Amino acid sequence: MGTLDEERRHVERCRAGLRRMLEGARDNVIVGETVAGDRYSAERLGRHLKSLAKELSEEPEGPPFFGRLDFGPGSAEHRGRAYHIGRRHIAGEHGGPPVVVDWRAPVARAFYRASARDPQGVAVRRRFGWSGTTLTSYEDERLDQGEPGGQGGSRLLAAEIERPRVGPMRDIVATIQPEQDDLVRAGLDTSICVQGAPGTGKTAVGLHRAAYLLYAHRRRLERGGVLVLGPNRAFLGYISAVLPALGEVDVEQTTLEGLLASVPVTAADPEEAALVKHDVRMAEVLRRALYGRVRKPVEPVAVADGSYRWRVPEDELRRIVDDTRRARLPYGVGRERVHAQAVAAVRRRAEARGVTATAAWTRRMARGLAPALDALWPPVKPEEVLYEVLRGPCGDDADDPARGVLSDAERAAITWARPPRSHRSARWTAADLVLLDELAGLVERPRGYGHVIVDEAQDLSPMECRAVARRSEHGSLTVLGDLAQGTTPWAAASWPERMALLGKPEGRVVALTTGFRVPAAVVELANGLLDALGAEVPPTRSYRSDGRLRVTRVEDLGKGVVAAVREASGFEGSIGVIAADHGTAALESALRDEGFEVGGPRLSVVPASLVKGLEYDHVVVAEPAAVVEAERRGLNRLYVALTRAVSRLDVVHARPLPPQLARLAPARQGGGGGV
Ligand SMILES: Nc1ncnc2c1ncn2[C@@H]1O[C@H](COP(=O)(O)OP(=O)(O)OP(=O)(O)O)[C@@H](O)[C@H]1O
Repeated sequence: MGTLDEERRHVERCRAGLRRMLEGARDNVIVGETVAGDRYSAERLGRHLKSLAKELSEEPEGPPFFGRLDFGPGSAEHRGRAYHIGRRHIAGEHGGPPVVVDWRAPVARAFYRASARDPQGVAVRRRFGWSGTTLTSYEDERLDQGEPGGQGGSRLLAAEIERPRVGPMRDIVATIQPEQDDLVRAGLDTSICVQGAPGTGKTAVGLHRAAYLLYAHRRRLERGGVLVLGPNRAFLGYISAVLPALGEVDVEQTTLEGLLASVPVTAADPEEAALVKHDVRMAEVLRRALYGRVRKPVEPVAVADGSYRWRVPEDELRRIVDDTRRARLPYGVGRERVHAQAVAAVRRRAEARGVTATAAWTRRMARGLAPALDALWPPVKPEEVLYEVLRGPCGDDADDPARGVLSDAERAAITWARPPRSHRSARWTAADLVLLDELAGLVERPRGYGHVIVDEAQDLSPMECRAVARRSEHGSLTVLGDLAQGTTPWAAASWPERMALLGKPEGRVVALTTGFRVPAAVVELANGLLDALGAEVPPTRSYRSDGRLRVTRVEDLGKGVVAAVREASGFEGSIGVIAADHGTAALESALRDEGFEVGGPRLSVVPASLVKGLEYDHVVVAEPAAVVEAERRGLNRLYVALTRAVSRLDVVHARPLPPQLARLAPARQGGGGGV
């Protein structure tokens, strides 16, 4: 067992190891550029080595490790060995054992899982405290002596969780909890759904799972890749630093709208139209609209070949088309198959008459048959098909693909009042993107991913779930969400139903119930709202006993918010003022008038609709009644807003509180009152 000095010497060994790795990587970049067999592998190898060299040179100074495991006689494999655990592997000298083991390596697992009750062969678990890059302290748990039982008692752990927040999200590798680790290290073939109250670490778990899977299954994931879907750009900005900090840069991070952006969005739907467009029955409407283009053959097709004229008779053609429809291939593949089979039918006849079917001859026949076959199974663009659906039936209602699927009122809701002249001049909405994607997916299978992580998944509509399912058909899913935080009109009411729509009905649903963000007083308030939200989710318990909640009734909202922000500025950490979307501009100018810098690293004024997934050290929720009134699921939105606080929450209101909140938080006039 080392002393602090010995551990500091180990830090030096790590720095030397990193320097060696960096030099090696740089040499390899030079060698790699000259030795790789072909251009493709040269490029791949070069990219890999360069990114390794860049990574190593950019952050050689961070803490090289955060923990250490000393195995006792109870471990068959590692008896008497000690391992330092860090964000990345650091090689030892002269091919000796590594000086730091990657947190994702199998041996590191015990760091997160071992407890006094189940020490897993570990005699001592050590956690290190750092101040910047200086090692300042360590803390030991003698698991072999039954001390202290689980990870709950650690001072370093508590300090990490309670630290003030500024800037983007950070990784949690040093303090992953056993139930989180279980999810992070679930196998690549396992799809899971994590139901977690605000601040239970869903997003953190999802991102660490991405890093873990890339480490443990790099080969399998190299082709498909990993995709992380978040609710909006602000959220993506907030989480963007986590994966690079873990050494993972090859993960695509985007929003669903970004993923589906085949055309620009230049219009908005009224809610009744959006509701129908996001309904799963639209899949059937679109399928019918697309296959409604396929014609039944009513005459033979023929192709001229010198003095011959080859024919494919009507009944044979009909069989080809019917069999292809039954095969349920993507529309585009079906089209190719009809062409290929018609050409094969012609070739059989020609060969029977002694013609030698060369490749050039076959191509000529295919070209000759194409116009007639295109009339039977036409080429399509998704925009053309959707244009026809939204324009509504022309003439005969019997041809309407929505007939018998949508009610008359639903049909009317999605039909354009003034149809554009063609699909080229159509102005598409966000919901139309989802429909265009469904059509594109019917025509041709989209690119799939090896693993897809969907955050805030409770807000996905059934049609959006299908878009995600198409991209993870041959891969697995991590679905993260909270039914109580659903704010879209189509928000999920149950996870098994959503997992089925996402194509993984077998996916395990796991609940996380320990909150690492929100202080106990705020958790209590949030738990009190759950009944009114009607979401069937377990209440949370907070890991944190610190923190403050204050509800203040004021005469003038702007002045009240300014006063709260002024007081918050006296503390360390970020400040977020959250208000109904239409109320943010006035608060921003009230704060600017008082000399506050809004939008800098310290203070943000955020519309309630964009605050999902984010957190601030000090949160001021301004006028809850306005947040609730602004939308149909306004109370859920308020629940999201109230649960963004890491240390202190101020609720400031000039109007009466919404009754569901008033019941829980009796306000005091003027100077404010604690709850
Ligand atoms: N094991 C942990 N150790 C330290 N901090 C943690 C741990 N788990 C979560 N956190 C921290 O708690 C905060 C909340 O985590 P995260 O944003 O992942 O929660 P969430 O469940 O996605 O919340 P929400 O539903 O509100 O989006 C973050 O600051 C995260 O770093």
